[in-house]
Amino acid sequence: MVTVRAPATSANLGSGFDVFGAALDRPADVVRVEKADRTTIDVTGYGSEFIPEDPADNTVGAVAEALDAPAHIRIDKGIRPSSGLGSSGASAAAAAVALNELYDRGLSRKELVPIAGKGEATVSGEVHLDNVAPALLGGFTVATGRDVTTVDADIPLVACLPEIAISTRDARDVVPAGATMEQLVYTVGRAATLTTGMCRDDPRLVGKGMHDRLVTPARADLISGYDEVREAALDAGATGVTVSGAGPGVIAACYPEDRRSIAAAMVDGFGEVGVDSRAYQTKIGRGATLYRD
Ligand SMILES: Nc1ncnc2c1ncn2[C@@H]1O[C@H](COP(=O)(O)OP(=O)(O)O)[C@@H](O)[C@H]1O
Ligand SMILES: N[C@@H](CCOP(=O)(O)O)C(=O)O
Repeated sequence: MVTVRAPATSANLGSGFDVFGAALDRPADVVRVEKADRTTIDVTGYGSEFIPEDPADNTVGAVAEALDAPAHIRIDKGIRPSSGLGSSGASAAAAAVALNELYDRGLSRKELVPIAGKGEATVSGEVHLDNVAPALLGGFTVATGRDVTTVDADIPLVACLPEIAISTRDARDVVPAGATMEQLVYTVGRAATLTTGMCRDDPRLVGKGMHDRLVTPARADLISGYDEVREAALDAGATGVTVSGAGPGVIAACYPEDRRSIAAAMVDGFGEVGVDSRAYQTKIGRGATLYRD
């Protein structure tokens, strides 16, 4: 048996739609695999009641097929599905690492990115690598086509998850079909600022780079209390706030000493509109970790 822990991830980070992603040091999924004649899946843990065990409908099924690696796959969910923390991507990434090891396929982590991406596509309807790339490689990642660049950044974060479910597939339906030259220039400037901040471990630059006028406003409209939570986080010292992934999670960049107060402020912000939520005081972390049993 092979066991792999794969982290939650926060994709887009405002200015990097479908490109930027960051691995979080918590929460995480744990996947255990054993060789079998055909793939079967058992799901336990956070939100498991909403996750199909049919290999055709679970992200790990597509990964097992892509690696020609039938197995009994046990997924212990630490990341709530449809939360904007890359829950489906984490399972796909963990399964890719575990099955690659179990069947000795010898593929590198970067070679596993498009394979895990196939798993993601079964759920979101389109291939986007900005969850599976950081879940596999760790750190801050820039996924452009099949090429991925990583930065081992040390940036404190707070991820606040409201008790709202928004599927990535639905949230992709509200993405604008195009952009003006002004929006393009604004986005490129913020994306470059964020990337510079990641390279310098500078929460102020990262926060400045999280602004987005293209995709985030449409998704923020799906999140009851978003404006209140964003203002509360900024007032508590956050350097930047945006929608995590496709939402409804909200992610804030900050300095370490402000993390606790920002987490409390974000929960209170959702509370103002009658929405329960949970905040993770976290930071950019490492990628999937293999445990040989
Ligand atoms: N291993 C998995 N983990 C989580 N969700 C999964 C998995 N396999 C399939 N799914 C489906 O994907 C949905 C969540 O994916 P999505 O809406 O993209 O949000 P997220 O990627 O943030 O979890 C779940 O409702 C479930 O139906
Ligand atoms: N770029 C994707 C990222 C989805 O992230 P998730 O954590 O919500 O699965 C998108 O914005 O659709």
